[in-house]
Amino acid sequence: MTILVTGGAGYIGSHTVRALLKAGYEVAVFDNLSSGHAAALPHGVRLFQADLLNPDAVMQALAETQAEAIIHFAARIEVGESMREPLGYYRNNVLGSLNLLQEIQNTGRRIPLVFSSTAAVYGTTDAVPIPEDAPLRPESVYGETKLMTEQMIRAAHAAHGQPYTVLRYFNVCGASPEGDIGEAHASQTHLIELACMTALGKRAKMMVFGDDYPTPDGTCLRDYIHVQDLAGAHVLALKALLDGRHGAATYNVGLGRGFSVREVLDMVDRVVGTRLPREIAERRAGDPPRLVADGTRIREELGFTPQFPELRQMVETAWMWHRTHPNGFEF
Ligand SMILES: NC(=O)c1ccc[n+]([C@@H]2O[C@H](COP(=O)([O-])OP(=O)(O)OC[C@H]3O[C@@H](n4cnc5c(N)ncnc54)[C@H](O)[C@@H]3O)[C@@H](O)[C@H]2O)c1
Ligand SMILES: O=c1ccn([C@@H]2O[C@H](COP(=O)(O)OP(=O)(O)O[C@H]3O[C@H](CO)[C@@H](O)[C@H](O)[C@H]3O)[C@@H](O)[C@H]2O)c(=O)[nH]1
Repeated sequence: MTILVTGGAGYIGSHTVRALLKAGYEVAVFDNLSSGHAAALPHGVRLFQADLLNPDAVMQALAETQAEAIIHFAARIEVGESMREPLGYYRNNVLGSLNLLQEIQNTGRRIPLVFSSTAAVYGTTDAVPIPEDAPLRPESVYGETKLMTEQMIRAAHAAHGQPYTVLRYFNVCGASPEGDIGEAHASQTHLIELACMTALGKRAKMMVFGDDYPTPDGTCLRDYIHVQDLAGAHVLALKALLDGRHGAATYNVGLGRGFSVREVLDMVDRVVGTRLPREIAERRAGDPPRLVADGTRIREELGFTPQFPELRQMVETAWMWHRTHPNGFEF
């Protein structure tokens, strides 16, 4: 049984490809390598190096693999960039997803779809923790493209019975415990990745974006989830879809507790064994004070149980990856 993974050469996609292989699925990847890395894929995994904006290429990949299900990660993912280049984000993320949905429909087969959404669809919310039915008010173009894609998927479900699971991830971090794949984004914006770069001497210091938030230590709280656990959540969602259970489901994927920026940086200090220089800076535009998932639904319906729930495990695996691959996949 072949699972087609769009964006499978990216950070979360490549960890999920491994989890799928381990669970006994065959995997093919569809990725234009705009931010992914062929080197992140295990040997033997077929790579369609192509763009979702090319419907013929999507059609061909579906025909050649006869995919039984699709996991759709491919997207541009940077909030700040999405505000500067909105049309590029709508084109890539919304049009790319539309092409995928259209080509699925054109096969005449019901191909279940797991879609990567994000906590960014909620925007600033007073809900703590955030349940899936909280109001959806994205504050960035990136978040809007994810919400629009969710809406297209739900409409395809309503009209043609398209089976789907939407997973809304919170803050993804960490790396493969084997130490050979991890986050390698060209423009780094994520807190733990940046802290590791600082520990490697590639950056002078860490900036803490705001210490006057209404949180216990004044810095923002986020719900961090290990990428390996997130990959496992995709396998659970896929199994449920293929078994015909939960064919129209939306889940938060987070652990339900928040760590502050200070707590994360303190943990990085402990793991790398040195105190990283840090400076309090202005708040970063668009950062909500607190984003914590209500993860009850995925726990109860899919039996999701994290294997790497400790912040220390997340930081240790990230540090092992960055320390051994200071230039990511470019050796
Ligand atoms: N990293 C996070 O913290 C986070 C949080 C919430 C949601 N997400 C979502 O998870 C998914 C994966 O994120 P990631 O961190 O692995 O990002 P990534 O950039 O590492 O992976 C995205 C992959 O998609 C590919 N891609 C992009 N546009 C494409 C197109 N038009 N055609 C074919 N391939 C294309 C890229 O080459 C890359 O391999 C994204 O949809 C993202 O929005 C990520
Ligand atoms: O150098 C830095 C980098 C980040 N932060 C702070 O650290 C927290 C986490 O930031 P970051 O790692 O950039 O993640 P988020 O901005 O929370 O966004 C991530 O998590 C969201 C879900 O919660 C997803 O929607 C996004 O796609 C994903 O990038 C935020 O409060 C930032 O202000 C700093 O203080 N200094």
